[in-house]
Amino acid sequence: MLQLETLTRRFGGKIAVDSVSLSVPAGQMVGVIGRSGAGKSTLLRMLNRLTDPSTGRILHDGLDVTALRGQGLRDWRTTCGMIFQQFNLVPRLDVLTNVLVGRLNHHPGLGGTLATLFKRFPAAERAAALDRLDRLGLADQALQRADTLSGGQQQRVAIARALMQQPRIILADEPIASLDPANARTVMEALRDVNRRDGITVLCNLHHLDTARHYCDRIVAMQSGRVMFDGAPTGLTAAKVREIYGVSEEEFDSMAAAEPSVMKPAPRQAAPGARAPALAD
Ligand SMILES: Nc1ncnc2c1ncn2[C@@H]1O[C@H](COP(=O)(O)OP(=O)(O)OP(=O)(O)O)[C@@H](O)[C@H]1O
Repeated sequence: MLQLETLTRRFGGKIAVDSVSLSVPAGQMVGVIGRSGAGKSTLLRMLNRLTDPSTGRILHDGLDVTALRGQGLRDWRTTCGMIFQQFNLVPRLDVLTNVLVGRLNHHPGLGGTLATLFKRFPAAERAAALDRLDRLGLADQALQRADTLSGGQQQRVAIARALMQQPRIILADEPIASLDPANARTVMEALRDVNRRDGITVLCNLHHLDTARHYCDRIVAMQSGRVMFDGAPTGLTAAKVREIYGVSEEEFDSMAAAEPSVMKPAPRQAAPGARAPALAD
């Protein structure tokens, strides 16, 4: 069980996340939605301590994650895999070595350059990495440079890398925001598969309600740092959507199509040519 207790993050005078309390049972797939600037990324980043909370606590099976330092914090980041919008692979390295990077935390003393990294991992781990790639439909691409893959393939490599950490939680921060609809679908299906088959808890920031409804057990909607809705997708009525977004779902989708900054104004996360796909159920 992952518990957030009155979690708050301020940036100067701005409250990005405002007193959020949530309990997430192990194995749940949670979609976090809300307009741009609602606090979704800050919330996820606090969970693996990329951003420290200003106040409040994070507990995982009784462990006070907020108090962790040093090795304890490194172990927590291994438990808690992160998937980013821009994949964060090493472009010039082959796919298999990128996946093995997920094991680095298990080998703190592993030396050498990135180019020689592959040979330094035990054969069993290389086999395990290939196995993860096979499962994600990427075994044939194992020896290709990562930057020769499509965005959806790269994101699946990032998922394979996260799986090598043997995480109990995966935090996916807008994993499909840079992908076309077909690639977005394969990535969401991969995330749902690791959730269902491996029992890994998944928290996923998403812009499209349809995607959250289709893939997630639970939706948490944020507005101005606060949780406005928390429940099953069926509870997200048209009235609730209007309350969260200030407009109807159709109006929000057409505004986003005409003016993507409705969804992504923050330059630190904007990707050139990025588009947020609408996934049909
Ligand atoms: N490092 C930072 N420094 C200052 N302000 C920040 C920082 N990170 C986030 N913020 C602010 O906190 C608020 C919440 O940002 P956050 O990125 O968490 O929202 P979001 O819902 O993920 O938005 P988006 O969908 O655009 O990614 C915004 O007003 C943002 O400008």
